[in-house]
Amino acid sequence: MTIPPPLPHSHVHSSILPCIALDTFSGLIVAANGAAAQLLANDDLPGKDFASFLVGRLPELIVFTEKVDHYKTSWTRDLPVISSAGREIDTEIHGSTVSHGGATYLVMQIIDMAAYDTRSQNVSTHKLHARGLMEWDRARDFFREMENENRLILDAAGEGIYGINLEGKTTFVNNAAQEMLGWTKEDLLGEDIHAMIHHHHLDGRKYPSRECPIYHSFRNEQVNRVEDEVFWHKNGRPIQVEYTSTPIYDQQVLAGAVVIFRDVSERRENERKLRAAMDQIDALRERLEQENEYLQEEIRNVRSHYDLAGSSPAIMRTLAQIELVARTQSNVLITGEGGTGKSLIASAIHKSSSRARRPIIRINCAGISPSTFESELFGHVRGAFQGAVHDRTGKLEIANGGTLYLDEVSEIPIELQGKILKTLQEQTLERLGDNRISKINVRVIASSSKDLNACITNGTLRQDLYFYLNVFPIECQPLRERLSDIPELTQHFLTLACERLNLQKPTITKANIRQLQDYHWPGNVRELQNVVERGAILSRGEKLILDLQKGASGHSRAEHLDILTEQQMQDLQVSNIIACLKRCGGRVSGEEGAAQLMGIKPTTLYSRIKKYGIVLEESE
Ligand SMILES: Nc1ncnc2c1ncn2[C@@H]1O[C@H](COP(=O)(O)OP(=O)(O)OP(=O)(O)O)[C@@H](O)[C@H]1O
Repeated sequence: MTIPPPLPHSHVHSSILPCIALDTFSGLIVAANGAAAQLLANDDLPGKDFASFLVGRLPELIVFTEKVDHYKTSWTRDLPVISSAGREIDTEIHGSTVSHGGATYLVMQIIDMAAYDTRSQNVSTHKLHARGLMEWDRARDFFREMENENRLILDAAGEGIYGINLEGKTTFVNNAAQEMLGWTKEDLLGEDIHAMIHHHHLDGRKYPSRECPIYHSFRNEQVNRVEDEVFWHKNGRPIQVEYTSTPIYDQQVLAGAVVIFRDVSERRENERKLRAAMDQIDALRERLEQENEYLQEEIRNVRSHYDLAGSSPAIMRTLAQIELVARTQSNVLITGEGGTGKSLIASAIHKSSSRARRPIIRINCAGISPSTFESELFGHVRGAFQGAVHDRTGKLEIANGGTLYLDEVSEIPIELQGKILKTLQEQTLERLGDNRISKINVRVIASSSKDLNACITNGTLRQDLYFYLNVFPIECQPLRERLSDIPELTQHFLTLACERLNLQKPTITKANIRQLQDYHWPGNVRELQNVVERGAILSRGEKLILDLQKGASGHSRAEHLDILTEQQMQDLQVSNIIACLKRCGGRVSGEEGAAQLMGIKPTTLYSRIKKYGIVLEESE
């Protein structure tokens, strides 16, 4: 066998891949680089038959050699090799032909496919890793961005927002929540927020977290909306809130809850004020209705608001007293028999006072049953007692700003007198069943037809109430002690009656006046008013006819007279004739004569004068 000339080293040693050169004619290795020696585990390759390294693939080697010869370069994966250490190696062999010194050589670069695959895998792993890192960076940026965006939204929200995890620890909290609660993010994050802001109810009861709807929302996985609870500010102040608590999930796994809350203290306060205003309007409306009803009733029943008639010294003194006291706020106590004009005086004081624009409210203390007295005076709220189905304004409240007229004051149930005195002194009012106290401004005028000192003595009137009321006493004289008022009062009442009853006004004669002045008037002015009214009806527009047999008191005169003996009767008749003659200047007959005044014939009077031996004085 001819030894081919050696191939210059550069053909195989310049390759970094395993590289060998074969003599195509002999098939012997003529040169190999270190990488080839390492691959084939043989440091002594030159001179070796390459076929000995092939795994029975000689035909494939021949085909490959021819292919390279033909194309000058080619590659194949059909020539696995086996190293001297016995390792089978899949290869990819790249071949080219080199001619040198008349011989042709096949230079083969052998690629270990196993190593190649490992490298490829490394490359793709690296690529994947590099791509993964990018993905990771992108995800991190995304979350950061999202967090930033959400934080902007969270902090821009007017509502307080915080999150809690399943242990109830705060996971985030926005600016509004920090401002409303007074706690900072640093105070709250990681802490049990229920214990910090939601620990008690407004009424002071403890609020265990197990009862809290926020905790329920993630325990029961439900959205809870609460409208009237309190959160507690760091400084201990309660904040009225409404909140919604919503469970949150992290990749479909329950993670905690988000709470969105709003401070509704101002809204609640406004609602409360509105309700109070509405209540006040209701109360005012109710008061106006009752006041109106009351006034209507007063107008129907009482004609006591007419001005005081009369010019007797007693009336003149009373008028002066009215004028004097009306300008003050002093309490007034008016005493006098029934029908002497006490109510009229009370009205006159009120009408002349600065309170005239508000009503005078009369309470007839003798006409109210003791059981309803308190409620009548103070009013009540619904449910204050059995049967109290509506709120009711009391007379004291209706009289607010005006005058309260306590008629027959000694008839106030003794057990209430203390409370009434306190109310009037303090000018504060509490309706029955109500714990609200309202201010009132009431002037009191009281009246009585009884001897009040006797009432104090017998225990039906408290002395302190008497002193409180009796700041300015006015005493009304009985009509029989001021007979000079009778003509004017008669005229006054006749005019009023005829106007009201649409009657022609009859003439009042002197005889009428004498007759009226002769009467003792147990019913005082009220009785006179009734007598005159009856006279107006009876008279049919002519002279006034009076019927004094039965006065307004309903009693005949006989019932009021003491029983007299025959002698006393005669003495009385004598006195009467003498008085009559005196008044008529001794004249017996004629228009101005005593006979006419007595309602008898002059002849009858003459015979009586004679009978009783009365000496006539011609003139006075
Ligand atoms: N001086 C007067 N001028 C005009 N009317 C009078 C006068 N005094 C009394 N009257 C009339 O007589 C009636 C009875 O008066 P009033 O009701 O004021 O008396 P009173 O003392 O309050 O009676 P009582 O104690 O029974 O309530 C009323 O209609 C009233 O208008």
